[in-house]
Amino acid sequence: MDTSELISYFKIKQIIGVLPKKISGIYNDSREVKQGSLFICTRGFTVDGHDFYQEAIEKGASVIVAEKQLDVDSTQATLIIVKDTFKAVAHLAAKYYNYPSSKLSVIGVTGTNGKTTVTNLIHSLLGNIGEKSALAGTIGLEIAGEQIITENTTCDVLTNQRLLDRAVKQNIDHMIMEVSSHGLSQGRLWGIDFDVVVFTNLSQDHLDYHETMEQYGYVKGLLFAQLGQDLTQDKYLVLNQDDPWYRIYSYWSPFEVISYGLQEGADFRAEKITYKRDQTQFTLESPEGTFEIRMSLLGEFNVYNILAAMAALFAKGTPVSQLVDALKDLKPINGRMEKVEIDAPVTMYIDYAHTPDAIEKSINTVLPFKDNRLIFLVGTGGDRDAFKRPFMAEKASAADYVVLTINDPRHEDPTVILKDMEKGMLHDNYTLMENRKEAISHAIDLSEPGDIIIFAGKGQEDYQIVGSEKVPHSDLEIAKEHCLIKYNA
Ligand SMILES: CC(=O)N[C@H]1[C@@H](OP(=O)(O)OP(=O)(O)OC[C@H]2O[C@@H](n3ccc(=O)[nH]c3=O)[C@H](O)[C@@H]2O)O[C@H](CO)[C@@H](O)[C@@H]1O[C@H](C)C(=O)N[C@@H](C)C(=O)N[C@H](CCC(=O)O)C(=O)O
Ligand SMILES: Nc1ncnc2c1ncn2[C@@H]1O[C@H](COP(=O)(O)OP(=O)(O)OP(=O)(O)O)[C@@H](O)[C@H]1O
Repeated sequence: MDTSELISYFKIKQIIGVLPKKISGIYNDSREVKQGSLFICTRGFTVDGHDFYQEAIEKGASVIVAEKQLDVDSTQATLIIVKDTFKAVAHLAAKYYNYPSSKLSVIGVTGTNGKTTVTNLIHSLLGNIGEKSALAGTIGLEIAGEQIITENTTCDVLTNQRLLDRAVKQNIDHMIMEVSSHGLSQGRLWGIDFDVVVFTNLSQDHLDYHETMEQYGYVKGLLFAQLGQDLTQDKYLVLNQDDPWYRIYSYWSPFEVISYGLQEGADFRAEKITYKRDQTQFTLESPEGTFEIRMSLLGEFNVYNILAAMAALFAKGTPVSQLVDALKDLKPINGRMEKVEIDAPVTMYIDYAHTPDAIEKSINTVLPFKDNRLIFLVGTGGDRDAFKRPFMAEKASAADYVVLTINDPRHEDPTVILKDMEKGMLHDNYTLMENRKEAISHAIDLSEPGDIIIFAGKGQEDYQIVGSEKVPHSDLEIAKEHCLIKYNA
């Protein structure tokens, strides 16, 4: 595409220098810039891309897009000044990659808890019915079998367009995206033409960033508004009918709502649920009739997640009977109520619960089959969202014994994190332990045959963030190793 056509959208612009006819790529990160490319300076929250234009020129950028006059030698690079680079990057990226999201189906999943699980379930179900999908979320990216680690749950606006383009070029049918509230509030999803958007639930989280639950809820709603108003298109909202935000979100978009939940009236509804140690059964009432479901995922929250995934694919046109068949080979999602497979007299689970609601759901999962005690280990992270710490501990108090520890200390004093959590404890049935490895061993040492132990907060992650460093750490490996010592299992 001609560079002049690429920038034709911007009404308010000044061009200093001669515009090259072509560019080799678009970048907003100076560290990635290639010879003959366009570098756009975007303002961040803590960093301003305008500080990196020299580095971009040194690496060969031939066009710099900025919001202000910069000291650019016009024989080296052409400077384009636009009104708002934050918005400009969305337009440039979508146009440069030729609007890839309109060439495949895009399913976006948002909500406080369950995004990773639902996106992975959709991805697995699609695989089981022979359709190709790519996945973007907390666990990273998966495109055509290739795994790529990413820093954020929801990538930045330019990376998203690049990924969509890559998926289109690989003939992938669907892109399944986790949509975080940070991503929505920072415009990382701009320019994406979603076909189906899914809402899991909303509960307390990220109030260091959004300040109030109302603001958090409204930011989540941006995803539903992003479906647009073009009624010639088939688009759907898949909403959890049992969540208080259901009614509000259903009016954020003119498109049809497909609801799911456990209450009367939901289009996808689970009833007669039986919870076991390693499987869950329920009766599914769906728009295409009643089906008996048996799945290896545990807990009521996963019943919601499976309903959400099925409703999303039903919205895309897959018959429910085909989805029910596809469920048979479904594997549990790593680190989400994942049973530790070890031959010991205790039952252990690793769970990524790191919000008050998720902790409550995690504990509730095992209550139906708990014969002895539940020991619950839980941590919170440093440097962020201190508000939720006492509420997490309060929910954890429902266990018979609690070990409070740290997920990722980052730069914060661990004793402060533990003290914040301790404020929420309702009973004196707990120990505070800074070192997560020792805390896991301690929880196992406290156990007796017949007990259940849940290690919550880190899920499948294989590191802890200490300061700015990622230090190797795996709850699963530590639990297995220590169980061997305690039970010779
Ligand atoms: C507070 C926050 O959300 N910060 C996000 C924000 O960073 P930022 O504004 O500080 O600055 P920046 O984007 O790094 O830098 C600004 C510009 O300078 C450029 N730059 C920067 C450095 C350099 O050497 N050269 C250069 O050109 C950058 O490429 C960028 O264009 O924009 C970045 C790009 O999108 C994000 O990676 C970054 O997320 C940080 C790492 C983060 O931790 N965010 C968390 C809070 C977050 O977003 N979490 C949600 C999931 C939450 C959940 O559900 O659990 C997520 O989606 O990951
Ligand atoms: N539908 C749900 N309702 C409530 N809690 C849930 C639900 N699904 C999962 N959880 C809990 O939340 C934890 C994290 O699940 P998951 O990773 O799927 O959520 P997420 O929204 O992707 O989280 P994050 O954005 O922080 O990565 C699980 O381990 C479980 O404890």
